[in-house]
Amino acid sequence: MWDFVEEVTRRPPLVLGVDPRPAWHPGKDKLGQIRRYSLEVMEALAPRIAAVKFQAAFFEALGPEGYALMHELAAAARVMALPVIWDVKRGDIGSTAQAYAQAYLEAYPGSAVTVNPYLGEDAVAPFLEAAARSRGMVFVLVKTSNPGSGMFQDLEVAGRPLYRVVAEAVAAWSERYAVGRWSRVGAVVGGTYPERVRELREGMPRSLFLVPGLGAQGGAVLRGEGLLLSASRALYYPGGRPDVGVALRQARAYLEALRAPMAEGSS
Ligand SMILES: O=c1ccn([C@@H]2O[C@H](COP(=O)(O)O)[C@@H](O)[C@H]2O)c(=O)[nH]1
Repeated sequence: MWDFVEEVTRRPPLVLGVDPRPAWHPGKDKLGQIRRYSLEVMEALAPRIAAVKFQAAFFEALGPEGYALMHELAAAARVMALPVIWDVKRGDIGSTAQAYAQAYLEAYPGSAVTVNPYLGEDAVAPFLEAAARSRGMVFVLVKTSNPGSGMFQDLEVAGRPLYRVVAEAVAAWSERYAVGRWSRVGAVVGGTYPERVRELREGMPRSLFLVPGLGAQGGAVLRGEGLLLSASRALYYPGGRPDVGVALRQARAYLEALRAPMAEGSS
C-alpha cells in the first residue's frame, strides 16, 4: 500500500484543485466534457504536482452522476499514481465521523481528507485513526483563505486567536501520528494570509500545510518547508477556460517561481 505522506513529500509542492463548472464548458454533454478535460489535465500535470484535490461541492452540484464522476476521476488519479485529496471539510459527532472516514480514507488507502475541527477531538479522532490505518492524511482547517475567516478564527480565546488554539491541538495530534519527519496530521492555512502561514509554520513543525488561495483568490507563490500550494481555478481553468496547454504553462510558471532565487527581504 502506498503512503500519502511519503508520496506527496517527494513530489513538486503544487496541488491541482479540480472544481468543475459546467457553464465553463461549451456544448451539451457537460459531464462528458468535464470527464475528458479532467483526465487530460490530470495526466498532463501529474509529474508537476504533489496531489490532485477534488472539491466535492462542485461534483455534488452536478447531481448523482457528478458525484459518481468524482469517484471515477479519483480511481483514474490512482492509476496515474497521483495522490488524492478529498476536499470535503467533514466534521460531525464521532460515530458519523467514523462513517465519513470510512468513505474517504479507508475506501481509498493512501489518500487525504480535509476536516473541520469545530466539534472537538472526539469528532476528529476517527479521521486520525483511519488515516493511520490506511496510510493517509488529514488536513485540519486552522486558518482558512476566505475574507471572512477572521470572524471566528481570529477571536481571542485564552489570550490568543482561536486559530492558534486549533493549531496547538493539531501540533499535539501531529506528534501522536508522526511518520518520520512529517505527520499524518496536517493543516489548511490560506495562502491569502502569508503572515499567518509563516507564524503557524513555526508552531506546527511536523504538519504539512495545504495552502489554498493561490491565483484566483489573490494568493501568491509562498515558499517554506512542507507547504503544498493549491490552485483550482488558476490551474484547472487558467485564463477562465479549460485549456490543458495553458494549465501546463501555469504549473511550470508556479514551479519556476518557487525555484527562483529569493529577492532580498522576501520569503
Ligand atoms: O481555506 C480554504 C479551504 C479550502 N479552499 C478550497 O480550495 C479551492 C480554492 O479554489 P480557487 O479556485 O483556487 O480559489 C476551493 O475548492 C475551496 O473550496 C479554499 O479556497 N480555502
